[in-house]
Amino acid sequence: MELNKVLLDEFENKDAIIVRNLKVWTPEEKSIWRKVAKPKTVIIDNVSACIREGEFAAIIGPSGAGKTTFLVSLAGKCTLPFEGTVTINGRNVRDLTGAEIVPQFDVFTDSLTVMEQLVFMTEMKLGNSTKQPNKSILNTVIEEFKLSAHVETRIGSLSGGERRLLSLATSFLSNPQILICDEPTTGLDSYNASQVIGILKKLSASGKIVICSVHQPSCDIFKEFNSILLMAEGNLLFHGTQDACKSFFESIDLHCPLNYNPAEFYIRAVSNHNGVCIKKMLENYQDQSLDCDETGLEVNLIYKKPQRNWLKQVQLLLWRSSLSLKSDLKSYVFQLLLSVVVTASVLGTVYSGVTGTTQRGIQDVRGFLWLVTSEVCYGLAYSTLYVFKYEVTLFRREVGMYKCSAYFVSKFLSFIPRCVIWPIALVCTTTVAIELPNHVITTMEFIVVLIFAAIASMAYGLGMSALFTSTGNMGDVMPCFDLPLFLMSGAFLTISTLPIWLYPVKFISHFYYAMDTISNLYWRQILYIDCPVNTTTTCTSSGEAVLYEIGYSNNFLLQNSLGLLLVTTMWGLLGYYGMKREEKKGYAY
Ligand SMILES: Nc1ncnc2c1ncn2[C@@H]1O[C@H](COP(=O)(O)OP(=O)(O)OP(=O)(O)O)[C@@H](O)[C@H]1O
Repeated sequence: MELNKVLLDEFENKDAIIVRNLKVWTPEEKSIWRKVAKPKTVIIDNVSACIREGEFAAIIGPSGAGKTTFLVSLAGKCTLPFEGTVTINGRNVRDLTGAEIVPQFDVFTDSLTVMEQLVFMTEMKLGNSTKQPNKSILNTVIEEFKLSAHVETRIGSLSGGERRLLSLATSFLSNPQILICDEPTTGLDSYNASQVIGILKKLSASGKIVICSVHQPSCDIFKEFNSILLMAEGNLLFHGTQDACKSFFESIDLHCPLNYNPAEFYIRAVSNHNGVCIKKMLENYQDQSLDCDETGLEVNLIYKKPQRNWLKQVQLLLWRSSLSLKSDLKSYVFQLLLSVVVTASVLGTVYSGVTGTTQRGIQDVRGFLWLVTSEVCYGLAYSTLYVFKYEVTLFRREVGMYKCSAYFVSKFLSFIPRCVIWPIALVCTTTVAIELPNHVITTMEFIVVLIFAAIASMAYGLGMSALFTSTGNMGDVMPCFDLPLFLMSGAFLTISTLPIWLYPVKFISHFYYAMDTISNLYWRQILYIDCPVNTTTTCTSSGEAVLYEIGYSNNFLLQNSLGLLLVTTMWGLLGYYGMKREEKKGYAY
């Protein structure tokens, strides 16, 4: 089945992407460390062009010519300051879904299979993937992009060429009228490169505008393009057919030698700051955007498609997270078993037979409770710490596809199973060794408390991960935050002696709330503690006295439930703010 017959072709008329006086620059950088601000640098300098339907355009030019910046501007995804306009049939490209970009570097969730990736994208971009015509589009894209043999292959195991095809297929699902590819053949062998170019050429022949930047294209690849845009130093020096380009160079006395790669010849001619050549070309450049009449064109455009509803977004993102978790399940189970066995063996050996009914046992039980609590809190916080660092590029590539809040909530929910499994496994195995009053009930109470503490710790880890994603130093920052927070647990400090100015730290410490609850649950059941006769030191005679000495609260259930809720919400909101900040930075290319 032909791709263009199945896809909803809403662009039957001759379309054009028109660039008028486009200027892009880097912002002036001011800093308190620098006396003189770093000046702005112009990357694209007043470029105008008109690229029409059916053009299979190659953007060539030396490194740093501004090709990538030009491409992302064409797709309406440039995050740098700019002037000028990029329009499709008179409408700003930023308001449309008409142009899709395939960046130079592919970013996927590598543990997904090709099919899972395409189903996820179909669901997000088009809607229910099991319903017609979405199912047809999905199947046709798989067929046209030659992915049928790899549908069950994990993305991480695909070859470079197959990854490129998957990238193109993913972008093509929404049926863009304009497909913009940044160096689609870089890093591919000649077979894969010509396969990718062949598919792109076919799309262009079916009425799409296909624009690719190409880095050192071979003669065979270069001759496939029917239109060339030559760039250097942020300027567009030429736009036209292969023959016109040859004639143009000959008109300024530059003749491409026989059997020489023309692309290489053109790039060399304008490289190395060849000011004379660039100047001559700029003088002769004809601004075709002036002839590109958009008023006669029928406006038949796709405005930004509405996103799937929020709950559906959460569900789909959760599904994607669960798929990658499923593929790592074996290593996760192994890790869990190892941690449980090691922790339970160590704690079981050290605390075997410990009871809080003796003076010596008081310190031991306090130590045991602290270790179990900290294992859960640290385990969860650090397991979520790098989540966003690994996913931030993917997240920024998908900006606009779903809400930031849906993404954050789905990440939060995807960790809930760990917050349940880890406390159950740890508490059930470690408490076997020590003597607990009402053993089964107390164990279950500990589990419930530690599940909530684990959720708060996970929120803390996610918050840190999101807040320090861009600096990448969350691993250095977190221990600095950990120190005051775990000091509030009461394991190392008598909380009742805490100066008042440290109270705010106590009230945002999940360690405190967890230890306060778990200690209350244990010590309130210890009604009598042995006091040795003839002792000269003061003797703690009951569990209540232990709680009093440390400074734990009386109204512990209400206070600590609300406290853990507060801490979870606070870190959750901070994490959401961190990801929102990343979202505002815009598309990552
Ligand atoms: N976000 C940015 N901040 C600062 N400078 C930038 C930014 N993006 C691009 N530049 C600079 O703009 C110039 C053009 O970059 P661009 O990536 O568009 O060139 P290119 O022609 O695609 O290069 P290449 O062929 O090497 O990929 C480069 O000098 C680059 O350092």
